[in-house]
Amino acid sequence: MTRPILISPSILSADFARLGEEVRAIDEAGCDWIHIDVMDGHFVPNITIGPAVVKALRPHSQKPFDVHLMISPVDQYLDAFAQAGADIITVHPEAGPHIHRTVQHIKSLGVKAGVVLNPGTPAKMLDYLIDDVDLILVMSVNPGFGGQSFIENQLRKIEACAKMIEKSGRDIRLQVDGGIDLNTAPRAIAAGADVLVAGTATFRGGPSAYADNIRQLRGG
Ligand SMILES: O=C(CO)[C@H](O)[C@H](O)COP(=O)(O)O
Ligand SMILES: [Fe+2]
Repeated sequence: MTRPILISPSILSADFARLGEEVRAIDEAGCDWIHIDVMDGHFVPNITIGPAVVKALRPHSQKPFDVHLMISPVDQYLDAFAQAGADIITVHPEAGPHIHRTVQHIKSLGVKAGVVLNPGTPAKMLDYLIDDVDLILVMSVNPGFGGQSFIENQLRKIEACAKMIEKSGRDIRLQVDGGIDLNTAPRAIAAGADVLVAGTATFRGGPSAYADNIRQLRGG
């Protein structure tokens, strides 16, 4: 199935002192979703933002908020992120004891559910989750920081996930996150990714460059 390529800029690379304006700027620049990286200094070695900030950003865009949770334990925060305005909540299987239950919990909140595969986590992890997820995220860097280099062997995992999605016959988005730029984006797309997360490559050059950056990442 050929789908339009969606761009989900990671606001991790935005100017945190002007986050509302930055969200409006990428919205006006033509992004499709807004990727919000939530880090706790425990599951990953960095600390970013919580539900209060997601809620404060919500009036700045009507585009889907794609919330990537890198926190552990994760289950106790799902309701707060849904109430704050998340449209998609994506979780790591390593962030709680029962990933199947976590996915069901997200869906019960009326939010789309995503599962993330770290670079060392095999696609096989999805065998018994694929019937329930709306999104699969392949991490092409180890989670925790923006600006890292794309890990090449994750292309193979994107291909494997694309095959699993096709076989499932379900409407599941395949997202890639980490080190996406004008060199890696076309290769991730060729492997089967249809949602590109890009922090550094979206925000480089400042607001006047965002529209061109997004258009070029999309391949146009
Ligand atoms: O989840 C993430 C890191 O854990 C970020 O979304 C990701 O790293 C995006 O940043 P960049 O495009 O600069 O690599
Ligand atoms: Fe992310």
